[in-house]
Amino acid sequence: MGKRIVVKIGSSSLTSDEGGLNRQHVRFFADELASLHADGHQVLLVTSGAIAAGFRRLGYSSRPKLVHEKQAAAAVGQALLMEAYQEALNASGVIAAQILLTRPDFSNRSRAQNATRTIEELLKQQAIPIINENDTVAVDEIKFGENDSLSALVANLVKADGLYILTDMDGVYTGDPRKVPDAVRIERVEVLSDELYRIAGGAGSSVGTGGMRSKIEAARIAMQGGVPLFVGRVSEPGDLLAAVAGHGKGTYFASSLHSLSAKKHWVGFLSVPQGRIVVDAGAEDALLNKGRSLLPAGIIAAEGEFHPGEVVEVVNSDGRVLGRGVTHYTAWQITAVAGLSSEEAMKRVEVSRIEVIHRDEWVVSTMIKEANSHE
Ligand SMILES: Nc1ncnc2c1ncn2[C@@H]1O[C@H](COP(=O)(O)OP(=O)(O)O)[C@@H](O)[C@H]1O
Ligand SMILES: N[C@@H](CCC(=O)OP(=O)(O)O)C(=O)O
Repeated sequence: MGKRIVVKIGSSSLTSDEGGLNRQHVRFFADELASLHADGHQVLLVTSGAIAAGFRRLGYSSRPKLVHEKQAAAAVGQALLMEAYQEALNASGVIAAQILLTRPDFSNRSRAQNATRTIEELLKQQAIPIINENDTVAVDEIKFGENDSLSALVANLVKADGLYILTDMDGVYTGDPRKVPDAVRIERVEVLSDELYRIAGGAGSSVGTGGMRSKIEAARIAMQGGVPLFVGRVSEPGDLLAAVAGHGKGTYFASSLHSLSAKKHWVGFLSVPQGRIVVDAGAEDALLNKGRSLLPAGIIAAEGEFHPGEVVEVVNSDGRVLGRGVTHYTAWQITAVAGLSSEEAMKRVEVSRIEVIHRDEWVVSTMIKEANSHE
């Protein structure tokens, strides 16, 4: 049975010693992707390399350091990068499609849905979506900086069966092999430990940006989303097929057994809360210990302006954040019904459902903190 596979190729795998795009490497990876495709898998590629492909053409003598210079180089290089992939994939009769994304495209539900629809159609038509960060609009705080977490978000978005992060190292080692000569490869990771974050260092090459640290961060996102991943090297023909078959040169990460539904994943990790709901001790217990939905009776107050479908934080009367969820009420509707029985509340406001926050759209803060504690 064909699988849905997201492959991420980093700058370090695509650049020549001088820092420019190595077209021979692009051809090699394109052949590897085409053979996965020919084997009946649905393939998506997240690729870096735009800056590498463009900086020289724009007149810089070395890879630029400043953000606006990198953005300009990427604007030139993205077209060259796509051209290189298209030419290489054409040889195998595979169509390549360009998709440029930034983080808000994942946190905004309608944009995420549009991206998903486009990708689904491309896969149906047997094309390979080739994805990169939209470097022109991504600035500091919204910039991925590296494509590792982008690839994990993509893998979650399309509910991939596996994410394959290809780099210049054949897996995660017990220390950066460039600095720790006796480091050994970790074959399999079931749970992300603090130890793993400690041993994963920054980029080893001058062109890579995230290093192993950002790959561990990507692992966190993918594992939470229920997607298993592989971090390793593909350097010989057939290596990618071998990696997908489970015997690649790299480290395999299991997906979390307690992965969240797509909706809860969005609520917990991608959404931006628009306001707060203050609840009493009874509601706190119902939400944290009993797996219940939030009803008007347990609400003390609403803070901020928000609308149905938006995400809000829920706090207790001491201000402690309990979690976040999708509200079905506006802030003023909550103010109107706070503390009332559901029956009474229904008489006063017109809402699509009785629950202010449904338990299927609620994530407790310990879950979010646990996952974000390494940021
Ligand atoms: N524990 C580790 N195991 C393996 N590689 C590590 C580790 N810590 C840091 N690294 C470095 O991470 C680099 C890969 O990351 P990076 O250069 O950002 O690649 P890419 O461009 O493929 O994303 C490796 O070349 C290596 O030097
Ligand atoms: N999006 C940019 C930079 C991305 C980048 O360097 O990422 P990575 O190779 O994953 O560390 C590019 O295409 O050059």
